[in-house]
Amino acid sequence: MKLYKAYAKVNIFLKITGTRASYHEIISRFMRVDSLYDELSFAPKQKGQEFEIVGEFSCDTKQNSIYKAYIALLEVLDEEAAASLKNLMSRYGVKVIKRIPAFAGLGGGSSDAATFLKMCNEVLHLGLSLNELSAVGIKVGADVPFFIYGYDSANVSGIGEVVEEFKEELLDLEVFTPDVEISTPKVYTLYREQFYNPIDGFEVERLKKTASRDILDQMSADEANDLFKPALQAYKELKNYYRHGHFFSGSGSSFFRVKDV
Ligand SMILES: C[C@](O)(CO)[C@H](O)COP(=O)(O)OP(=O)(O)OC[C@H]1O[C@@H](n2ccc(N)nc2=O)[C@H](O)[C@@H]1O
Ligand SMILES: Nc1ncnc2c1ncn2[C@@H]1O[C@H](COP(=O)(O)OP(=O)(O)OP(=O)(O)O)[C@@H](O)[C@H]1O
Repeated sequence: MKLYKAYAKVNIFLKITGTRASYHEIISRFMRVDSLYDELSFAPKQKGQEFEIVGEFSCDTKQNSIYKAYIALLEVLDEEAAASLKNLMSRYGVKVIKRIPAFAGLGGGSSDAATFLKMCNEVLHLGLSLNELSAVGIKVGADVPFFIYGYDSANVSGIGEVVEEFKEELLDLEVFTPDVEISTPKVYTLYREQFYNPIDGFEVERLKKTASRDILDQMSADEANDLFKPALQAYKELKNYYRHGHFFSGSGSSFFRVKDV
């Protein structure tokens, strides 16, 4: 059975530009991490459940982003396509070799969901465009659209649904994930309550044009990521893991830097 790679991402920078109901509007440079990915495949099932995920997960199937992607996909398909998807998932489970740590700011769950949507689109010849898959994906998680498009590097805005390719070399990144389980909503909520300071349109345009390597040369970890300070405040132990010259991904807990050559 064909293996599909679901890559991790880091946020080279992540700046808040405003709010949208309980969400935050962002401008962020997402970069794919070439060396870190889960592997997904369809595997024939013995019998049984309607939907089966085989892999090491700390959550129930119904909470899994892959299952949520399945439900979101069923909602947009016509009757015939929905029947063929249900038929596929009655015969095959989704096997996942999980390597991307969870609660880590690396988008692992979102990447699995995006990869699953693309697998279904391919195997069942659903004919959905990347824009259509992305519209399904955003219902599952804010990071899913980036993984649908599959760019090495992109400027991501809105709450995550606007993905514009940024042409640059993929950096060779070293990622370190401390043993701290971070809740993304908790960090965003603390940001809104105590650190809210959206950047203006000029700064957005400047950041969008700047190469990732230059961002990392010019900015400190807390300048590059608006969620770093609230994460440090909410999870005091995080500062024990921070090393000068490292950057913070998403809402954490992962740090990264460009590998020495
Ligand atoms: C931190 C990032 O990973 C950076 O890439 C994303 O902004 C968050 O992506 P995610 O974990 O896929 O987010 P979701 O699962 O959609 O949302 C989890 C929670 O994070 C908060 N959230 C998320 C995205 C966003 N732009 N603003 C938010 O305030 C909301 O409280 C939301 O209920
Ligand atoms: N496919 C999945 N892979 C990993 N965790 C998942 C998945 N689906 C749901 N979860 C649950 O989601 C939570 C963490 O999700 P995820 O692995 O996406 O981490 P994250 O670091 O929060 O991602 P992000 O970069 O979006 O902040 C955990 O509660 C985990 O049990």
